[in-house]
Amino acid sequence: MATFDELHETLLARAAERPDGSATVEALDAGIHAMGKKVLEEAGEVWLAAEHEDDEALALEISQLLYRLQVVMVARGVTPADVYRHL
Ligand SMILES: N=c1c2ncn([C@@H]3O[C@H](COP(=O)(O)OP(=O)(O)OP(=O)(O)O)[C@@H](O)[C@H]3O)c2ncn1[C@@H]1O[C@H](COP(=O)(O)O)[C@@H](O)[C@H]1O
Repeated sequence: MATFDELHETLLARAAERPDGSATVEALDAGIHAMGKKVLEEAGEVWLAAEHEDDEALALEISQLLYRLQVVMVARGVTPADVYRHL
């Protein structure tokens, strides 16, 4: 379990340390185009879960979308504070 800010710190560390087996390292290495496709894929799964699945399944899909958004943030150097300023 992690907050949005804690996850961001973890992903920054993965990007810096590049440990073997990291999903984040793999996603970053795949490039921004592939990251964008993952965002769209997970957004679609959130939509479908919201229409057809229970709250737990929906929460899981939302967590995966938040993760994919954070990968894009790390790739582009956008911080949570940069995002919060617009909320
Ligand atoms: N929150 C996540 C997270 N959410 C999703 N994913 C990745 O995304 C995959 C699932 O998304 P995909 O839809 O692409 O894969 P899939 O096989 O189609 O799976 P489903 O959608 O069918 O479930 C997972 O197998 C992970 O590789 C995540 N990978 C990592 N994290 C967290 O990120 C942190 C760093 O992780 P590592 O970089 O792997 O060390 C840790 O705190 C992790 O808990």
